[in-house]
Amino acid sequence: MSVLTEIIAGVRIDLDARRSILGQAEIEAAAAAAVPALDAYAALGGHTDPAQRDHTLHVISEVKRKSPSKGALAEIGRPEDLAVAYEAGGASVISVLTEERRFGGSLADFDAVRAAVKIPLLRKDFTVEEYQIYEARAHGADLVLLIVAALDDAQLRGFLDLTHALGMNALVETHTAEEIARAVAVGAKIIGVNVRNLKTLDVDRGNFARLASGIPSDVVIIAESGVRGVADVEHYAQHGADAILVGEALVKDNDPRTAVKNFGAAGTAAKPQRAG
Ligand SMILES: O=P(O)(O)OC[C@@H](O)[C@@H](O)c1c[nH]c2ccccc12
Repeated sequence: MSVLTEIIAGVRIDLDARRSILGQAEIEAAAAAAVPALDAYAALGGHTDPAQRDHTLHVISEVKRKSPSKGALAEIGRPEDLAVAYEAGGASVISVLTEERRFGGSLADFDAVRAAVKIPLLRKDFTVEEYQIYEARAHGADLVLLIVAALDDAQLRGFLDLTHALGMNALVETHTAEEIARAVAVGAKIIGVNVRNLKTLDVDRGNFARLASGIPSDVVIIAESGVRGVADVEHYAQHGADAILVGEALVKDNDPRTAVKNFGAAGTAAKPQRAG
């Protein structure tokens, strides 16, 4: 069984437990009652007219306690404090892992961050049922994660449509050219290229440059994983990233505010600027 399959098995068990407490009708009502979602596509520099795109390399900063590949990453006593530092450093979006078993995340972490910052939030989890999308919205999420490798085309399309119907955006995560084609075909507006293969956990940073060139220009392109420092940020920016998604390097830094600021500045300086 691949790592992804194992993770999803646990996610389904935990999801069923939450649903037995708060049923489908209740979660839909809670989603409808939530404060409207922020426009994460715009916050990441997206624009339907590519000529209007900004020249910034946006940073999505992640609250990540542990991972299947690295184990424990950092003691995050107060996720809200980390999030406030990210926001102060200029993060465009904050990602909060809510998967519990392998990443040590929770919806409680998400709620603490939501209460502390004003910028758009990504509820980072393994979405396999509509319930989780309503749940994300009910907790004030602006973005959800849809991992193409975990979904068939009908699910991908249905989940993306529901996400949009609830006023949110989806970060549609890919790892191969075929997955990018599937993401584009269903109308994804924010596509992430994860350089970590979720089936094997291998990281191949060169994969980003190879794949990003095939993504249409009205789509926001996110380079996910593997940022160790400024050189990796510059590499992704030079090869077409509009944003980077960074976890480990930020949670391990003693000064996450400055780290976000430095990554954003270095990436923006390295990003190819349009003529004129
Ligand atoms: O810690 P890193 O290497 O900076 O990676 C962050 C992020 O890309 C990674 O956490 C991630 C990418 N896709 C995911 C899907 C599920 C859980 C986690 C992830």
